[in-house]
Amino acid sequence: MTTPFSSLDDFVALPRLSGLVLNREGTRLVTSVATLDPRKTAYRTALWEVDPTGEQPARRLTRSAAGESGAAFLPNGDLLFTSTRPDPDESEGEKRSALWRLPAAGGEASLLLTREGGVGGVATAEAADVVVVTGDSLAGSANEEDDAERRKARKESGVAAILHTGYPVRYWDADLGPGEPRYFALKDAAADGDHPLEDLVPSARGGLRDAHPVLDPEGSALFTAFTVPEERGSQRTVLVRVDLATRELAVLLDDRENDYSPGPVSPDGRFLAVVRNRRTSADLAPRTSLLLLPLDGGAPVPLAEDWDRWPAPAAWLPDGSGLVVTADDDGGAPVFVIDTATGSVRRVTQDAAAYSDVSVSPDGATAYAVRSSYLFPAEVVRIDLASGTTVRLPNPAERPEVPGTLERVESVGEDGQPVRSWLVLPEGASAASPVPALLWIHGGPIGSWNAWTWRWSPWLLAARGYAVLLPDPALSTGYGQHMVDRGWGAWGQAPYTDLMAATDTLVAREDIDGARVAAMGGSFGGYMANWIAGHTDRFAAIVTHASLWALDQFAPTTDAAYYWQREMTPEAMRENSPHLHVGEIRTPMLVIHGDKDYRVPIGEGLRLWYELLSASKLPADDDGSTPHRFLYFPDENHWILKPQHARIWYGVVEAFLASNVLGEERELPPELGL
Ligand SMILES: CSCC[C@H](NC=O)C(=O)N[C@@H](C)C(=O)N[C@@H](CO)C(=O)O
Repeated sequence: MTTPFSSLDDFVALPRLSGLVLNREGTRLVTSVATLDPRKTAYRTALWEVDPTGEQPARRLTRSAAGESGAAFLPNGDLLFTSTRPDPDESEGEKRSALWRLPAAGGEASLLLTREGGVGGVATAEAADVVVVTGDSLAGSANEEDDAERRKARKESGVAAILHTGYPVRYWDADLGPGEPRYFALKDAAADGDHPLEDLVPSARGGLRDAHPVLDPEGSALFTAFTVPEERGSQRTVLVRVDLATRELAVLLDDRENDYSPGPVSPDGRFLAVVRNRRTSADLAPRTSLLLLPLDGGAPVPLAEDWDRWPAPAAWLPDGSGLVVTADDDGGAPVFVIDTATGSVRRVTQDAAAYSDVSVSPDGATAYAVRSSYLFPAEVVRIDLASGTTVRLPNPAERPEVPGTLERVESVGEDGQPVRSWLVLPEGASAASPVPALLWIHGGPIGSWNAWTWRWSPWLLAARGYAVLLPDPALSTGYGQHMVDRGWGAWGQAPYTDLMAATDTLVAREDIDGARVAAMGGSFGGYMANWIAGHTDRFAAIVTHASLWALDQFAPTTDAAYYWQREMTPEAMRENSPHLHVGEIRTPMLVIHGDKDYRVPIGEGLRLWYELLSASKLPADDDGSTPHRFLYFPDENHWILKPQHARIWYGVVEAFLASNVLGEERELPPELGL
């Protein structure tokens, strides 16, 4: 069967949907869809409207070479979005992200706000014409004019240097400073004319990095996480309220045992749902829980404290009786409703899919969400909140047909712990015709293989005849707290033995050829692939992407050193570091790393590569030849984002697997120039 997964060109061209917003009346849904640009070297995002009734086909709302994102409705139904599209009133000008408004009554989108530091995102109030935009300002800027002048001077001087006094200095793939995120109030967004900005937290100093403002329904206050520096390069995240009239900033929750971030405000404005993340240490694994914070000054009250899951709050029921949340659960991430009076939890959606971007209709009967699973990519659905019945709405794109089947597999860890996996089986796998297989290890490590990803698509490998096992070992979510505790600070133990138990179950199957199995992982999954390389010879090949190699080197050089230093003592780092076992490696490895990866810095990949060639059981020969390979991306980061590089990634992985697992030679992508 030919599917889009048979061809890498067809695969990268599949449309990718994300995000969903609902207007106040519950009559309009807007999502964004990324598609290839004409040169096929970038994705371009457009906004699409999806009919909540399911009667009309989805229709495209925006169209520009620059693309659009960050949709938010105003109470009057106008749609705000961000775009770097050109200002129609200016013939020239720099490409920077600006705020646009598409009127509910129809007509062209108009430019609402442009600023030197760009517009990052936009938040709107439910019932008032109040808008808060996020954007970058230089740390020393006193106001917007000053910021524009300083930026110009910096640009003209050609100086890119950044002087730091604190930590962190990098984040994912971005150099931090001298710009810092700010929140600006924008008055009368629904009206024409100028929209002067008011800097709401002028003294933010990097505290708003990676935070998202949440507005109360009346637009009188915003709530946000605020990062506070601590001694020794550490930090904590406190919960703050900013009064939009007075700009007064009040710290609502702050202690050294937890980080806090805001969920939605109750419809009557009396309570804020709060996510509390327990601060970790070598002995204490992370734990996520919910609080209801009375906004009249009362003490926070735990919500659903006994529920052994990590909820992500999405929306309130309109009468305030329930909080709609999603939570990783048993290989999916269903929608649940928590009764706010009793804390009792009711599961709403019943399928094995992962839900996000949930919003609730004004009558409280229906929810809308984005859903995906390993069978289908993200799509917009309507959920009946009483029955859980879920209907796929007419979406911007059809589901792509997948070349095989998906099964759930259970194995048993060394201590009797059940370990769940998804197994993707290619067409034709049978006892008479057993297929080669791949063990895929997820990153995090706190996470679960429960949603579609474009980065790691098992169907591309299924289309080439491989089965792909997607296990959730110790440290995975969806089982409850004990599964995270089981692997905390001891990555080489239960996470490893759980993966081996899952592999045992895999190779015991009659439809799997146990002699032709490889292991692959990215990030923490790459760490695990490296650990596997030094501890077993059972795999025919190993692919390790953006992987942690030497923990004593990784922990202080990653962009969030404080996080990893909390989990691992120096002894734990020694006990669990793959690089100390390089001398045991006798499996061909494909190392993949992007130079702009600040989460797992390139030093990990460079050191792994040199140590494989110099110190593994398969070192480079005296003519320099080696069974190992290093696929290096000079201009990619922790992810491989450019479509042409995703094609190279899969193409090289496939050729390496074919050579080492199947004993067949494949042509490498010609663009490699070899
Ligand atoms: C603030 S640092 C830790 C964040 C996160 N860990 C969560 O458990 C993380 O970034 N881990 C990376 C090393 C990693 O494994 N990333 C995964 C998942 O994001 C990946 O696939 O890239």
